[in-house]
Amino acid sequence: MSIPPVDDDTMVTLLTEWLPGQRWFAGKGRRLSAVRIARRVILLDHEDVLVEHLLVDVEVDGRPQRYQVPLATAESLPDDRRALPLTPEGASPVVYDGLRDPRGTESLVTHLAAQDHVGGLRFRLVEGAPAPEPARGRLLEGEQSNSSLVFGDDLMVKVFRLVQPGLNPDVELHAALAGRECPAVASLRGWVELEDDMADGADGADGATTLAMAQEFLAGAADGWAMATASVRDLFAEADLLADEVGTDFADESRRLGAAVAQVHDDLAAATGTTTRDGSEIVAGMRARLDDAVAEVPALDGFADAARAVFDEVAGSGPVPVHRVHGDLHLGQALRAPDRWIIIDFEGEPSAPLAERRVPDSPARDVAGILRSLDYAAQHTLVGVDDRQLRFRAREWRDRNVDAFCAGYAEVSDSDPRETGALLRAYTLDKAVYEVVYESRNRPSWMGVPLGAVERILATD
Ligand SMILES: Nc1ncnc2c1ncn2[C@@H]1O[C@H](COP(=O)(O)OP(=O)(O)O)[C@@H](O)[C@H]1O
Ligand SMILES: O=P(O)(O)O[C@H]1O[C@H](CO)[C@@H](O[C@H]2O[C@H](CO)[C@@H](O)[C@H](O)[C@H]2O)[C@H](O)[C@H]1O
Repeated sequence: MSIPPVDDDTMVTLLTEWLPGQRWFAGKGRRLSAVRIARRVILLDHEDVLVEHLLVDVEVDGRPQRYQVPLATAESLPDDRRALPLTPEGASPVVYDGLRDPRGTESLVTHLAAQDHVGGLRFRLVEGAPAPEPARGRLLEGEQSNSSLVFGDDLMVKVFRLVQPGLNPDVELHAALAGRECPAVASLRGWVELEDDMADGADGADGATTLAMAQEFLAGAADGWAMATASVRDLFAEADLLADEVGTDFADESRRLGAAVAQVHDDLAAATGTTTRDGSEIVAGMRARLDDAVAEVPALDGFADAARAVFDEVAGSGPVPVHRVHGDLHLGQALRAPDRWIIIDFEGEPSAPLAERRVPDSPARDVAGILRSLDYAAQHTLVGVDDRQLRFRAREWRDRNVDAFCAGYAEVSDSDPRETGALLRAYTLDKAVYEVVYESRNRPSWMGVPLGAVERILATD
């Protein structure tokens, strides 16, 4: 071994300082304690760099979390100026983010191509998937809960940061959709898992815990949020034009996106099976979320009774058809590749327990997610702007695109979201309530967007 590993105690001290500053750290602003290295395995022992794979257990406000942290140790930092060192300036050796080291990233695809077993880590390729060529990975920048690396032109490896025991729904559902040859997702190439470490077997395939997912990378794809907001900006810039007269009118894309989401739903239903859940069981979660939200955000107080009445309507409506769905769909989770829309990130809400994320739900949850996102795209630039004409135009853009999305959905599915009345209304309200809390914590100046939606949904009686 050329570079000796830093001892566990020192590493824990370094991690305690470093973890809270990482973009993917899910406990921002909260108290981190009880940092402990749960596993530590050497991925690459090169003459001038040691790449290790660590699973690190922590407590955030007393609640346990486990993070996946590949780290590199070397005499000096690599060229990447964002190497994110854990060690202080001038230290030797230096410890830094292993996903910023070219040899570290290359070791991931080398192990994948060979389907290696390394100290309990199993690298697996989907049957028939091309073995990746050795290559250095490029980290995607931007707001993400995980860390995604792109290799060459068409491979992406997403390293899950917050790790829960069992099979991750992203891999599970991409695999299920691959079995249906669903065109509206990127194809799954492989995954990395930890052999029966901490799963009880109930959740994951043979008790393994998913650590990473390899999938087709669609170079040049634009995300739906960027496209939709560009369209709204253009509309606002053309005072004399209607939404359908602006060059970047988004309605055709909304229609295609609706068709893609319906395709994903049909394939998920066929691949994972359909069942029913009683309306009262479905709204139990919505009611609980509302109670928590009202306790946290006083602005919701005046809406609580009317919101409960919307949920009551679904509670009394009997069985609701359900199947596995995306669970956290918004325009940022839809990518427009040159020839089609694809839906990404089937992980569900990362902070929810895996078992909860894998419960079958109504496809109305995903439809509501996109409808809310179209409203956001139209309204978010008008926060604090007192311009009646722009507000009118924003609503016009939203309604036109909501209609187009639903029409596209109905072209593929045998149900039209516009005909699902009380159920879609409850899911949309539930999402808007969730967003009020999300914005109050993360972007308080945007809170008016979902709050306005809550008011509007409740006013349509
Ligand atoms: N298959 C893909 N092809 C091209 N880009 C992708 C693909 N999947 C994800 N991306 C890009 O990577 C970003 C992060 O992916 P995502 O799955 O949402 O990760 P996270 O779980 O970290 O939020 C997306 O916003 C998108 O820009
Ligand atoms: O991190 P995730 O992608 O799982 O989702 C969280 O962050 C989203 C913001 O990035 C947030 O989405 C809300 O804002 C979007 C615009 O930035 C908008 O398109 C969505 O409709 C709206 O819900 C999401 O709620 C949150 O869970």
